Amino acid sequence: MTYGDLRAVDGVTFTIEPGEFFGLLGPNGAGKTTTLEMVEGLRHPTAGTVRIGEHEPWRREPELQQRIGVQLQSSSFFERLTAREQLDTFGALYGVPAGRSEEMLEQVGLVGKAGVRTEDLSGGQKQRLSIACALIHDPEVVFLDEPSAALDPQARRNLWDVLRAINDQGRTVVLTTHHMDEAEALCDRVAIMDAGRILRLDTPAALVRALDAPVRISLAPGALSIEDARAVAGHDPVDVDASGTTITTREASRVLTDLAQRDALDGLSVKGASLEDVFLELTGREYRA
Ligand SMILES: Nc1ncnc2c1ncn2[C@@H]1O[C@H](COP(=O)(O)OP(=O)(O)OP(=O)(O)O)[C@@H](O)[C@H]1O
Repeated sequence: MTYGDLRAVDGVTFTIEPGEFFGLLGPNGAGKTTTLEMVEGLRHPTAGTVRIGEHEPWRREPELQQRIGVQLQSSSFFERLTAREQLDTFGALYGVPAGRSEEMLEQVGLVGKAGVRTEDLSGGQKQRLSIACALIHDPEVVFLDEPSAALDPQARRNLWDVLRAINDQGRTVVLTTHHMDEAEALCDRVAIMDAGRILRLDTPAALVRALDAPVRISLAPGALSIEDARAVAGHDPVDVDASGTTITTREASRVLTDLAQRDALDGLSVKGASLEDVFLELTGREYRA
């Protein structure tokens, strides 16, 4: 997909299985939204093809529109309507049976806000309402572009439960996110994009394993003398500061056994690499324009 001279999405190929929870990750400007919009049928690719089942989404055939749900940006709600009225209005567009709005309010935890105008909902409540609107016609495939952007930690966890429930109902969920913990917690597979290309596509666990990163074994301050820590660590780096002693190693079982023999497991924590480490390794740490 090109915008003028810019190849925003360049030679991207992937397949999403029915029922899968799939994540598109990448730094700002990687091409996630453009990819999603092509898949949703909102943009016509300048080259290449997109298919959902038998359909080419850019044709916007009514039959496909009934089967896919696209989360709206909260700014695209109808003005001055309550949460329930928004759902009723979207429902009417799709010809869904009455009563469906109540079901959706229940599913996203907004029953208590049914009569509140959307402009008076909090950011998290608006996000959940926009997801409810995307689900009003019971679609098989749901597309969500950064659904947890600007949510506080509680609202984010709350949203995760909603998204898990949607996927558990057998729906395919495709989302973009900047939160690696979110992708790790929710997604069956993720594609990591940068500069319009897919750099890796796999399960979060496989991506983390492939990084082959050392683990960080930390102990409470005073649990081990610095001499003992160096003896245990051997050639591995040891870091001592006010929060305790950390040994960074690829031989976790040897180090842990040695620590146990020295009765030095106070305040032990063992931290492996995460999807965030994979992401930073692949896309670099510098800010992008
Ligand atoms: N309508 C447009 N016209 C011209 N260029 C665009 C347009 N939309 C996006 N771009 C450019 O295409 C590239 C990819 O943008 P896109 O929005 O797909 O990235 P993204 O991965 O979703 O980014 P973010 O994480 O910031 O939302 C960027 O360089 C962007 O500036």
